[in-house]
Amino acid sequence: MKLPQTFETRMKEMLGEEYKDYEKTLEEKHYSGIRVNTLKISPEEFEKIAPFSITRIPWIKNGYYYNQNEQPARHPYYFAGLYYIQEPSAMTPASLLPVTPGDKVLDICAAPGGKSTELGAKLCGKGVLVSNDISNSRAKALLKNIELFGIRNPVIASEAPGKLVDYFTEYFDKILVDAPCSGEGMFRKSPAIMKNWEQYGVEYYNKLQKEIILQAARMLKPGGYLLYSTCTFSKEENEGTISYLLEQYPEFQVVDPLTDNSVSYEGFSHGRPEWGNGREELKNCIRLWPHKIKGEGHFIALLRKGEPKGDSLIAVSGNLGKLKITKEAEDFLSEIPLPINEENLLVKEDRLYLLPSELPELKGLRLLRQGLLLGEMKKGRFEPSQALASALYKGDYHKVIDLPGNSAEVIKYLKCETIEANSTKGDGYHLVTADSYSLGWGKLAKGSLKNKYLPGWRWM
Ligand SMILES: C[S@@+](CC[C@H](N)C(=O)[O-])C[C@H]1O[C@@H](n2cnc3c(N)ncnc32)[C@H](O)[C@@H]1O
Repeated sequence: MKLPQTFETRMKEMLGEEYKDYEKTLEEKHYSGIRVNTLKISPEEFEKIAPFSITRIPWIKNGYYYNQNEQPARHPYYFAGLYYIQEPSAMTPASLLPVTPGDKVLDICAAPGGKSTELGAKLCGKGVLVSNDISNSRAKALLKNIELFGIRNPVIASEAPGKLVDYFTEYFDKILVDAPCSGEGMFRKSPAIMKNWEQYGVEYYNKLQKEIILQAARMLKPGGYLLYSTCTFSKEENEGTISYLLEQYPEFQVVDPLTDNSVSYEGFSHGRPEWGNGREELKNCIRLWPHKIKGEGHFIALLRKGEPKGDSLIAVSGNLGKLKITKEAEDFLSEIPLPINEENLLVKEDRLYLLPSELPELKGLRLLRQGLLLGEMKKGRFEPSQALASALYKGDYHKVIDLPGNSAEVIKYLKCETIEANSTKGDGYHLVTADSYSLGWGKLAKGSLKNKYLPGWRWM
């Protein structure tokens, strides 16, 4: 592979003797992975039903390599949100941010959702996940992935981080900054990135990273954790950005993510203090080099913000307005095992949302989604949403039409075709599942199931 000359020279300087090992990897195949959605299935269960052969990624509890001849995006389990297709090293940042159920979490550069989906899974529906991306088109892909994963407590925004600060100052317990970067770690997987590298270079991204990380720092509660990651090697974008944050906000400290998460992996390398401002704590950063692990290049730094100096004030959403919920919606939702009560319901233009609790007022932000879209109330009727179907896990709903995962019928359903079906529960809305994992809705009438699968998500 022909590398840009200045990149090659710098890598030789950084890696010394090891450069030849790195260079060899450029001629090898990259690795492909899937990450299991623990909201819907445990890794152990998935191993039993995996429709193609998989092997464990040693440092990711729910991550697996798959053979590149396989097509994991063309299986009903993918449509049931049982896994996310993700490059193995890219699974590391979300796995090392110590998120626990109930946290308020921000993923500030989130699209298309590779890390947000894992952060949402770690929250188990408790707390709030704000997933943001400045690019509106990319945020649409993010919305789809969050909904397909069945995440019940999301807010999806498309804003400049500076604007978010006005709403969320010292609000979050955990923040992920998966920063835009020059992508040097991905040259093997996507050689086209080299053109972008030559056009923009390290400086362009480093300036952006410094802006974003400072804004993220302002939104973190004292005592909270911020994880910064890139898929590049340059010193400036990695130890350099972290040094800059430490100089601007001395209350931050780089901590060892491996101790905090009780995971370790021999292929991980330490950060290099001399590549930043020399502070010893930069050793706690992690570098993933493709010649040391079966994955692409990455950098990770976990930081803790200094202890609280008193309780921070949180503006809680005020009056949601008088809710006008139709009887049909009420009846439908009474059978759904979600913590639905009037305080966390929002009605907007006939659409009904379930809000995460303790959200501040978000008026004025560009939001793609505020909470879980439950459905639409149309002329007194209630149409449950695709997102609600995805957010119902195995056994959550009793009116089900279950199709075998390997049947022609399930593909017909995913192609939005009408199928024939029967139910002991009478006519009306049924959740269509593949081997018990939810796919979407269908409306049963006289043995025929009117397809309510979201057309934009259909099998092509
Ligand atoms: C490395 S990608 C994120 C990948 C994502 N975390 C995932 O795992 O799927 C960086 C993202 O940052 C977004 N971005 C670029 N500039 C930004 C900014 N100033 N604020 C927020 N996001 C930004 C890009 O649109 C891009 O989606």
